[in-house]
Amino acid sequence: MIAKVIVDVPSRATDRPFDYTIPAGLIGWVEIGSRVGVPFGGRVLQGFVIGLADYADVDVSKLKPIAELLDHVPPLSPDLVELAQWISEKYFCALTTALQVMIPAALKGKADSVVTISEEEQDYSWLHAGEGDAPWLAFIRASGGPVRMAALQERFPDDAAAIKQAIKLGILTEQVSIKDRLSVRKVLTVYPPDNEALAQEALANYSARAAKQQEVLRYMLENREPITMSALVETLSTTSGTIRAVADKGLITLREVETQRDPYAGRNFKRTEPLPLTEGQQAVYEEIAEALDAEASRVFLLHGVTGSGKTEVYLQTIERCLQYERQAIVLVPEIALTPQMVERFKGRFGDSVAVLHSRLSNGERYDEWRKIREGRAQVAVGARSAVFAPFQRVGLIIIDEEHESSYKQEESPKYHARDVAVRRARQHGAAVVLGSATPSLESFAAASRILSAASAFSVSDDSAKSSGGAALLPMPHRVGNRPMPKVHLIDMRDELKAGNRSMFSRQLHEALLDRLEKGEQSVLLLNRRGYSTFVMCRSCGYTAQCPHCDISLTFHQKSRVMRCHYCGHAEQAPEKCPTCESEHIRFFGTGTQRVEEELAKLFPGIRVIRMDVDTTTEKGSHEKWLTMFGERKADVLLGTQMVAKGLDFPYVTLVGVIAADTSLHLPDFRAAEKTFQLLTQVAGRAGRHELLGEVIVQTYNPEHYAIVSAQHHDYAAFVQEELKHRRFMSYPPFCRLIVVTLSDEQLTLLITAGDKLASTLRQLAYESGVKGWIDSDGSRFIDILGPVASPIPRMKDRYRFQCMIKYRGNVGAIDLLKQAISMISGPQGQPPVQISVDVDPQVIL
Ligand SMILES: Nc1ncnc2c1ncn2[C@@H]1O[C@H](COP(=O)(O)OP(=O)(O)OP(=O)(O)O)[C@@H](O)[C@H]1O
Ligand SMILES: [Zn+2]
Ligand SMILES: [Zn+2]
Repeated sequence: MIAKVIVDVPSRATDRPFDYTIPAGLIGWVEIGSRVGVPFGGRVLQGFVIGLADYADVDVSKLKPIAELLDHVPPLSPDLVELAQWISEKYFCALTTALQVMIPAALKGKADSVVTISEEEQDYSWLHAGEGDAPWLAFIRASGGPVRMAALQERFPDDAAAIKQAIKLGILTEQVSIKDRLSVRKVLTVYPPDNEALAQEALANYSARAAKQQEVLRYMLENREPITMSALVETLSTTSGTIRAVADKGLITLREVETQRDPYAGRNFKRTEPLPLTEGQQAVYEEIAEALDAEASRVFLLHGVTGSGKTEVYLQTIERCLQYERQAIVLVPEIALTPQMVERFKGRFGDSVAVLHSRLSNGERYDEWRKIREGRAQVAVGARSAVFAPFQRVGLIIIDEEHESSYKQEESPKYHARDVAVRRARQHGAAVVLGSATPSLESFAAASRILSAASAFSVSDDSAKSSGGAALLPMPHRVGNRPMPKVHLIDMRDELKAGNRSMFSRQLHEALLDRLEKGEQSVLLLNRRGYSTFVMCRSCGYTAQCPHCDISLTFHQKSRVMRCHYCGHAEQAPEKCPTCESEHIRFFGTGTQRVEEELAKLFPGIRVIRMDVDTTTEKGSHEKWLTMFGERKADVLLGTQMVAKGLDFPYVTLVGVIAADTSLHLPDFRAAEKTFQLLTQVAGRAGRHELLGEVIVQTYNPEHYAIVSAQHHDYAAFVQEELKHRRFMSYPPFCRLIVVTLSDEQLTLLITAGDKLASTLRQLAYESGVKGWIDSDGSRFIDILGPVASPIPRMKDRYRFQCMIKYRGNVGAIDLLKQAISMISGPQGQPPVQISVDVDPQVIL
């Protein structure tokens, strides 16, 4: 038996399966998806088995055997392995990178080996020039057991040759192991007395001085249940010492017990019953149910206005899916994955919900993952990577707020969860529901067939073949026909003319005052993307820059340290301007701090909760603030993007947007779309229940279509206008993009490589006959732009250039790029400079 193994070295040269024999003892254990340790170039590496074969392409006697099987149950199933292959091709990354992203970090043990002295008694002084043992050998002897190679390497860096020689000569025996960094969590648990009579007797005979111990024993006799040490300590307000003393007498038993870390343990979720659906919800539900009944892999775009009750539709379609004994995956943006959100799913499906998100510790994540794989969970709720939840039979994948750019992973593999979901659904015959009040233009165009099926963008591209594109399911009304909140635009230029220099317009000021008087709540949004704080001198304009990257340093209030969030460089914030010595060096905060100060000044006694990067770094803080606000312990919830998403509080009747335009002028072709989405989302937080809602948007661009259409809750008008711009500028959804970033420390090398890549690409495109608009309807074209300096022209001391490929239709752009890169690479496939590829980029840096 031969196993085809992908080793965990993400380089082009190793990005192919290598053959290994399966030792007799492992045959039958090694499967597709198994994680193994294999000898590779003198080391042992971790790898995944992606195929099994009876014969090898090469001489079997030359093959090495698999060294170790790392898990008895393969962490990946064959369908996930296939999905990884698809990802590596579509997103231009090494297959191992795609495989690794699918397993929890806790499983990523590092290959390591230990050595022992083969014959302890032997005299090995001949190994070196000196007397007795060589220092490294003495070290191994002294340790009296196996010594990690890594430790030897570290301690005796110059003796590598000698140590390796000793292994070759058989003086040292090497054993290879790849250990999981994670051990299952154990909890010290107290067990009730085995011998009751003895315990009763002891209880009666306890001396008065040991009253505390007596209390412990009495408790354990009365409650004949195991209890964790910490719980018992708390219940009896005693100490672990006291409990141990009782155990030492043999009256009760202490045992380490393996536990599942359930981050939501101990929290009671109120069970909810399905609500009778509104007419709008019912119609949508039936469409999706039909696909579930037929096990048809269909894609739906659920376009429901804020407050239209999308969540209830999700819940009831999940229920239907579970009836068929198939599982459901719900993706929500990381930022919206609040306990309130989780509660909605746990409340309906209880313990069969597993939650996966980045705030969990590695161990917690691993436990939730195991819960899914072992079939103890049927519903997975999580951020982006939950799309890889190891379910056997996926029936439904829901992507809430599908327009969110956080569904795209910014590091390799640079996959988009929406596209991966569509692909995975196709493998399983599952339905995909993309939900949003403000669908991305790509998804909307796909679903409403604005573009022909041949047009090239993600959703239609994949589903078109199997199901004829996505289906649009509109829910244009709020539950109970509650009106959409009225949105007022305030032209801040008029405020200035009227002599108001405050950041609050007169209207917003009045409205806030009114809510304070009525005891209603307000949400205030400060629209700032890249919500960083930076340091600037007011006298000379100096700004603190990272010495390694062309980017401003971010100021951290608490530690007064300035940090670069690309390379990690950190330095103390200066007291004086380093260029002009002026003391007028200022820290420009997220702005939320300034708003908070101003609120306190204008409305004495106002209770404000501020939510931004500074106040939500601590684990659980996000939740704490939202709970406080929900309990009406604050009048105003002030924050960045975080306050715009998914919140549902009945007493919020006012939403204020301090500056609507800050995201409008970013150098990003999606700037208008992002602004429209943000305004619509935040406006949707008002008046969702009995009380009517009002929204006040302050802007310097009251005529901009993104702002005007948000004012009128008019998605259609926005889309129409935006599509015009996209078509004119030739941007998605009218084409697809690939951004190729080249980087190097040497500028000249970089320029040469960039020019070479672009010209090679142009030549290849020309030869393949797709340069320019070649079809009469323009359905096929490719255009290569650049090289130009990247928006961040230097990062980590490396200069950066980019080429952009715009293409449409089936032009094999990825293949052309692959070919071009290999043509400019050296004989071993090494590129002249570092090249990174982003397919369907969301953020272009
Ligand atoms: N069928 C129903 N009957 C009564 N109330 C409902 C029904 N469906 C949903 N609701 C309620 O309507 C409110 C809005 O629903 P939900 O939060 O699901 O809206 P949404 O479409 O997800 O909005 P957003 O996009 O703003 O998050 C919630 O308070 C929810 O409990
Ligand atoms: Zn200065
Ligand atoms: Zn930096």
